[in-house]
Amino acid sequence: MTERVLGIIGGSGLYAIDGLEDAEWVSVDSPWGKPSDAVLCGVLNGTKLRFLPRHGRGHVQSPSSINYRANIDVMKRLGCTDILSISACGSLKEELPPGHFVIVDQFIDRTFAREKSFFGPGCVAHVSMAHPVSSWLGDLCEDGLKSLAIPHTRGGTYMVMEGPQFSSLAESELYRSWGCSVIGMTNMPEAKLAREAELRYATVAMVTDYDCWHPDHDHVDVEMVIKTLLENADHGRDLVREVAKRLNTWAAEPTCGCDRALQMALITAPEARDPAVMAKLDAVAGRVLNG
Ligand SMILES: CSC[C@H]1O[C@H](OP(=O)(O)O)[C@H](O)[C@@H]1O
Ligand SMILES: Nc1ncnc2[nH]cnc12
Repeated sequence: MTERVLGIIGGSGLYAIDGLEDAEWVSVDSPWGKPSDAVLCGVLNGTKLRFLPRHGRGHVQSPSSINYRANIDVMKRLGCTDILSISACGSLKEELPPGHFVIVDQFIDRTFAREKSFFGPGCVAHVSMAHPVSSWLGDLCEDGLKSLAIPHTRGGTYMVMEGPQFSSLAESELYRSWGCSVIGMTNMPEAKLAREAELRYATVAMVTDYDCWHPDHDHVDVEMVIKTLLENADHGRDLVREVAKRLNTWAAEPTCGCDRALQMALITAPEARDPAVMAKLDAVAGRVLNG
């Protein structure tokens, strides 16, 4: 078996991971621009781990200014095979209270001001997003959360809004009527880009608030989010340790196929591909372009 390397993209309130052996912050260049920060590299529970704070240390990037392409590109360059996103989110369901974790299995992408693909003029590709997360990586998260006795739900739709403002009441009610479970601002296009880069991706969304639809909580503010998030950050870090423990020892092999997502996706004829674009794709699509 090839060694699996765990990438963690930490959201609001999660800006570092402790307890890594040989820990070092590594700055990585990307042809897609500047990533959010350097990446904390080390070993945790026998697994190589790379941790990237999505908003940068000190929380300097807003959901719309994050360079999602550079973030995924550098994680791929650092050898990641699997990406676990740990994110703050609002709840759209009564039964998902603050403190609850949701292993997301679907997204609705309502973002509109972001670069969403590594591909485009000069090299066009269309990957499937029917099943946007790796069920295999989700299994590891579920087992880890069970072992930690953290209240959680397997499955749920994460509504991705552009932000940075929180939703209006009408929007919140609309997303509830669509059956969405949680709402956040960041996991798209991240999940799409991870798929294009042939990385397994899973989201564990940590509920921090009831958004604004709930009769007892008529608005959400950052103070409320951060307070709950800090209370739960230890749980997030505990989960990372449990997933790291399992990544290279889990009995079942992945069957999600995420690591071959580009196999049937490239449509531009080889002779029509732009060499400059191909060069930028060296990390994310090297397997299919050079292989
Ligand atoms: C600080 S509240 C809003 C902010 O928190 C979430 O970020 P992340 O997914 O990186 O944890 C949410 O998506 C918003 O960006
Ligand atoms: N209610 C909410 N809406 C969007 N993003 C969030 N992140 C945390 N809570 C949120």
